[in-house]
Amino acid sequence: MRQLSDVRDRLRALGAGPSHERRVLRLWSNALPQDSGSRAIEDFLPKSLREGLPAVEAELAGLARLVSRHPGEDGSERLLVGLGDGQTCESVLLPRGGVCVSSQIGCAVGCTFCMTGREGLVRQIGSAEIVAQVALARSLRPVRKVVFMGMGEPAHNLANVMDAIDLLGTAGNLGHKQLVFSTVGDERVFERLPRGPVKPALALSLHTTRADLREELLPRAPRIAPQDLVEAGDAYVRATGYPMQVQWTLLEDVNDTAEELDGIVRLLRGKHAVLNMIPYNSVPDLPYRRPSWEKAAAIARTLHQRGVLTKLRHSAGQDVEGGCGQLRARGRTVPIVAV
Ligand SMILES: C[S@@+](CC[C@H](N)C(=O)[O-])C[C@H]1O[C@@H](n2cnc3c(N)ncnc32)[C@H](O)[C@@H]1O
Ligand code: SF4
Repeated sequence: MRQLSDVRDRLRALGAGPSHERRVLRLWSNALPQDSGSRAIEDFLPKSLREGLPAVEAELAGLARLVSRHPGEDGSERLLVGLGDGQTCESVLLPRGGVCVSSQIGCAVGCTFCMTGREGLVRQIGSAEIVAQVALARSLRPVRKVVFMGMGEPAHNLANVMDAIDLLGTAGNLGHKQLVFSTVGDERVFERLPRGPVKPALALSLHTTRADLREELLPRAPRIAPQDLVEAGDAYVRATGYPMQVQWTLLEDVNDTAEELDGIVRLLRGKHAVLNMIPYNSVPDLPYRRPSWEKAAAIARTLHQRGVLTKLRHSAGQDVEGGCGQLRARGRTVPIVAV
């Protein structure tokens, strides 16, 4: 029962009509007990559904189980999550009510600075498994924002991610811009996002303005020129009205050069965009370095002065050795393929 369509089929087989289905999904995705609400459950549900619901609930609870919790000093908390088939993924409870969820086990893009990318793609995470990560987070803390910045590339699991987004944005008590789709950029994303009933905010993982360097850093990302990616993102932003977040993992002497800063100004000045600079979070055995906080802050200030709204951010839970995919890698028995 990894997909929301499986959950809906199960409920329909138990006699649930559309309103019962909506109610069950709403209560589950908000981590509320199925017998909560103003009316007693006996008044509301058909007998077959009432009797079958505990088994469905048990299956829903088994979609994403808490394996371990890793609190960070910054108020974030990394969760290692066990899925029904024994696979694990990571979710992160962020300070101020956000949760970062995973969309794939592993990732085929293979970014050279990312732990998840080293594993290749293991499997897609189902739409129900994505919502289950949010429900699990909500059983631990209130959640007001969901970002798809955990393991995996949402563009490579587009149908499942959009099904989950549609549910969370309708039944899950989340505004559209509180759902953040983070991607390396893909034509399918720019076609699909504007067509959905729920239009999430867009985070574009750009990392460089140089096409040649992008091919090196993101070896299996679609070959779309950085300028064209920004234009495509900007068209979506004009349709939604909320800003594009441009993600920039800051790698010392790689993408923090004067040439890159000029490129950023050329591409982003005047755009409805926020540049999120996130100093590289160290991954074992990789050659990259994180610039000092002072250097990163100076870069952010310079960009700001040159007309690019720039935010310098910590990646959540750095102190728990929890860069994306590292908790899973720690618990894995198979060796990590060396880059
Ligand atoms: C893990 S990815 C998942 C979403 C999507 N695949 C993407 O790349 O946008 C989310 C963000 O984490 C960043 N990231 C990956 N490895 C990192 C590292 N070692 N240090 C800091 N940020 C990292 C990526 O650059 C990306 O912006
Ligand atoms: S940064 Fe995103 S796209 Fe790149 S390997 Fe990691 S998860 Fe995949």
